[in-house]
Amino acid sequence: MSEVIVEIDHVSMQFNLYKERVDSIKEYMIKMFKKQMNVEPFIALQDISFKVEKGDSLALLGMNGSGKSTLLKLIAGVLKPTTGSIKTVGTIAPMIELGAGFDIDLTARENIFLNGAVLGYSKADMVSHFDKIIDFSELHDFVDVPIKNFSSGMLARLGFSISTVTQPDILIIDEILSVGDYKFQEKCEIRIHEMIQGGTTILFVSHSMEQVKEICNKAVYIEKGHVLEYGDVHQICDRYMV
Ligand SMILES: Nc1ncnc2c1ncn2[C@@H]1O[C@H](COP(=O)(O)OP(=O)(O)OP(=O)(O)O)[C@@H](O)[C@H]1O
Repeated sequence: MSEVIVEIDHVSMQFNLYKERVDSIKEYMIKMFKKQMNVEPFIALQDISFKVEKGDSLALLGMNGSGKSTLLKLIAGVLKPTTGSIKTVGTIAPMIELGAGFDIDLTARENIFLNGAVLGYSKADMVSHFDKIIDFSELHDFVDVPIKNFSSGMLARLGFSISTVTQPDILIIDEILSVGDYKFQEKCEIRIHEMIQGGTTILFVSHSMEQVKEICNKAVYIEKGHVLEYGDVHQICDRYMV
């Protein structure tokens, strides 16, 4: 029996785009109070419904600005949908934005504990996982360096290593791998396959169709905030690439 782990039910997301230029918070507050802010609603996602089954590895495909990251943020609970509902089962490790959950003024060591807490792990958990995280990230020489001095690839290494040191029920990866070098990307792909074997459900965004086909079995094709198709990854990739 298949088990639904993510259920997206008639979800829409509207952002308010402020067209007014304001130069200070004071000016913003005054304009808001006087209702002088020129707000234009923008619908980023409209009436999205689909289900993800446990153990599936789902790619979200679509052109820039189609709504992939917004949908992942809704699933991760970072954003709330304007209408509709989202149900998820179990723990979620979201890698949505490079450096999210980190404090750039803190060192890699300090950020491991900070990010661990954000993901819901205790300090004792993180102490026991610490060496494994550093080994996987290969950042041994940079453990006590503030991460504001890290390259984007180093941040991705740290984020991926923390998020995958345990086995979350749902792992969300939004474009993070693309900034890693090819050796680290290969290592991540092996780790992702191990997690899939272990029962983790993957939600994956990448503009590399090679990587998508390597990692995912299903795909959802999003265009301008609408779901065009959902199904087998190879079929959807072929339609997307036309
Ligand atoms: N906080 C926000 N406020 C206003 N508009 C937003 C906000 N976040 C996203 N948008 C808009 O929603 C639309 C979808 O953005 P989103 O980042 O989800 O696209 P994407 O498919 O992930 O794009 P890309 O492939 O370029 O990463 C875009 O037009 C974007 O400008």
